[in-house]
Amino acid sequence: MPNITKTLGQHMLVDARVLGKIIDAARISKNETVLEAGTGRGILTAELCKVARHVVSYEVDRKLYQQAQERLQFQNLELANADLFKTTGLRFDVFVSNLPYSRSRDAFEWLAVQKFNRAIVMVQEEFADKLAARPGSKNYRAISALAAHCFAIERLFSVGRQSFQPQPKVESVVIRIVPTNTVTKETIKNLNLLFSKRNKKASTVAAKARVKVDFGSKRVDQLAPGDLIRVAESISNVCSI
Ligand SMILES: C[S@@+](CC[C@H](N)C(=O)[O-])C[C@H]1O[C@@H](n2cnc3c(N)ncnc32)[C@H](O)[C@@H]1O
Repeated sequence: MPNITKTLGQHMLVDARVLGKIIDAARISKNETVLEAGTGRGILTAELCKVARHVVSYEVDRKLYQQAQERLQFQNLELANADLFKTTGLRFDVFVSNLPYSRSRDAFEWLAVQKFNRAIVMVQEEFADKLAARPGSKNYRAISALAAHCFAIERLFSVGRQSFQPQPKVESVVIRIVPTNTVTKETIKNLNLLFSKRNKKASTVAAKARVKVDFGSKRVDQLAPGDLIRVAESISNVCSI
């Protein structure tokens, strides 16, 4: 495949069986608007157009966007050439994406501030493990706490590297996301800042940000998602941590 940009996660889906499973899992109805991140060569976009009322698909790569404009002829399709995760003000019911893996965290932080009904997303297996990580475990990150607070996540099925062209070095998994809470960008920023002190005593880190809480001897990375979000929401001056 010509002109593949690895930093943009351009591993295109070429497996019709996996494509069918994603479309089935999304259960899109004719009155729903679907937002797709990463049009790529349009394999998923075309199928989405057949089942949805309206499809909006973002592609950051100008060449892929132009090719998609020529190839994809659907009345209900709107293509955009922009970085989706820097875009605001979109309205959609369902988010579907074979995510560019280098932007997975951005994608989840972006989804955490959106209003939508559900998402079907392909992510790298290691990233799915981080999303599901529990407090105190090695994999527990700011994104784990954010995901636990904002989404109910269900692992649907695994996808082998042979389902892509070119093949990635990692295995993938398709997950279903149902939003449970939204947060502000400020809270996400504060949460990331708290986690930059993951090995420090949580009460001390919070006190430095003028948030008075008592978590005993627990470290930041031992706090439950709800506690972390509560502290992150209470911080007004991030520079003080
Ligand atoms: C893993 S590929 C998936 C392409 C196609 N949907 C498929 O399933 O084969 C990810 C696509 O996302 C695009 N992309 C990367 N970052 C993006 C961003 N911030 N906004 C929109 N598209 C992006 C890449 O250029 C690439 O085409």
